[in-house]
Amino acid sequence: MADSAQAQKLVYLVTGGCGFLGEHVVRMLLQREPRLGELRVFDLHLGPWLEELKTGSVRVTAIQGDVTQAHEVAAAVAGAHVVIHTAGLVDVFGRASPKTIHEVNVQGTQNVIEACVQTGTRFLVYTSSMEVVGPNTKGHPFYRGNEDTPYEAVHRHPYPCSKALAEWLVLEANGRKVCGGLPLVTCALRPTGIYGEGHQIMRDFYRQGLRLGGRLFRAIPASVEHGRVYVGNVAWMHVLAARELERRAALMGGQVYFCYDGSPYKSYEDFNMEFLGPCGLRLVGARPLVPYWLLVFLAALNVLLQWLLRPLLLYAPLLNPYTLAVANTTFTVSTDKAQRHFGYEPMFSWEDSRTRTILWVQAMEGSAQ
Ligand SMILES: NC(=O)C1=CN([C@@H]2O[C@H](COP(=O)(O)OP(=O)(O)OC[C@H]3O[C@@H](n4cnc5c(N)ncnc54)[C@H](O)[C@@H]3O)[C@@H](O)[C@H]2O)C=CC1
Ligand SMILES: CC(C)[C@@H](O)CC[C@@H](C)[C@H]1CC[C@H]2[C@@H]3[C@H](O)CC4=CC(=O)CC[C@]4(C)[C@H]3CC[C@]12C
Repeated sequence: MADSAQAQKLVYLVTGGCGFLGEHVVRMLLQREPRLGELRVFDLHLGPWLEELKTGSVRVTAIQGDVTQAHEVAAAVAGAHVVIHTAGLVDVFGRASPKTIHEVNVQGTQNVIEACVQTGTRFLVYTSSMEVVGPNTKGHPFYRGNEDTPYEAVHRHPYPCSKALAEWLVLEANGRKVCGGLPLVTCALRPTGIYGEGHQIMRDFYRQGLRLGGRLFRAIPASVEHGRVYVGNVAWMHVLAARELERRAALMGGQVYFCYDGSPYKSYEDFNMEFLGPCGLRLVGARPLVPYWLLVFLAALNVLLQWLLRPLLLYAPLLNPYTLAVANTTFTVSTDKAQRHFGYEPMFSWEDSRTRTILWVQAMEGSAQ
């Protein structure tokens, strides 16, 4: 790639560029990547907001496509210097079949890798997930662990299984010769629970609270910590990793990095209340209001209802056996590997991340009235 910001303008491709994280990556690249000449945004569903980006000096190319279709991926990748692959089916609520989750997350990633090899694109940053590690099916806590912490990564759910396999494919591809004879350089970033403007699950919690008269009812003990990271910092880490991947190929190639920032360690529900509280919601109960066995029963009932109703409608509530187990298992990270390897420092402080997220919920509140 370029040896100076002015020497050569680069072509970036962001898959899933219209998603929650993808949109922030697209906007961060336009704001913070001086070498950018063309930005290709590849997604199954293109957002109307893309049009507003086409007025700047960088050429923004919207590509409606499906990562499960190898020829569509190859056409989008051809000529790109860097691929940031965020596209994925983020489903732990039973909306999509295990087959579809695998096709998108695994086969789709394989298609991206093969397209890089066939067309000569040398740098690939993959959006992996904390779920590649855990929580595992045994409910073992992962307490402020890092990329080297020993942990039995055992999964049964289609989503974590697909992310783990896709990550493995990306890391295995590091060093493969691409068209032109030079090596492919890959790395994988593992966000914990991402929050911020555009987070659909936060939106779901907020609307659930409005329906319940401004109240949410605690289901998870406050002592169960769950790692969270602000979407703007995750986007920044992607941009920085993509920029440094050439210069630090020997160090970064084939590596995984947890995404982290200064967001506090709290339970999933208490963390959400950092944003929903200032928007008028209240979390009822200093401890779970119902016994765990009743939550397990209700989660199982939701699975039965989802199965019975499927011919009529998609019933996909937040509570199911998987989400209950994950929420009830401590999983937090404490690491500086990204800082040590490519100089990452969070761009947004916790206070700034919190304010931005609150303002987003409040704007949504306006739309909810
Ligand atoms: N949301 C979170 O808390 C976390 C997300 N991640 C990962 O970050 C990435 C982005 O996740 P989110 O932004 O939360 O999800 P999202 O659902 O908002 O965005 C995913 C994007 O991928 C696109 N997409 C889905 N299937 C596609 C296909 N077949 N072809 C082309 N595009 C397709 C969707 O249209 C969407 O725009 C995913 O890979 C996910 O596994 C990792 C850790 C945490
Ligand atoms: C209903 C209650 C039990 C409630 O507390 C359930 C919360 C539950 C919906 C979330 C708790 C933990 C979340 C997951 C976690 O942040 C890790 C993730 C990583 C990803 O790559 C995708 C999203 C997710 C699986 C995330 C999904 C929502 C939770 C299970």
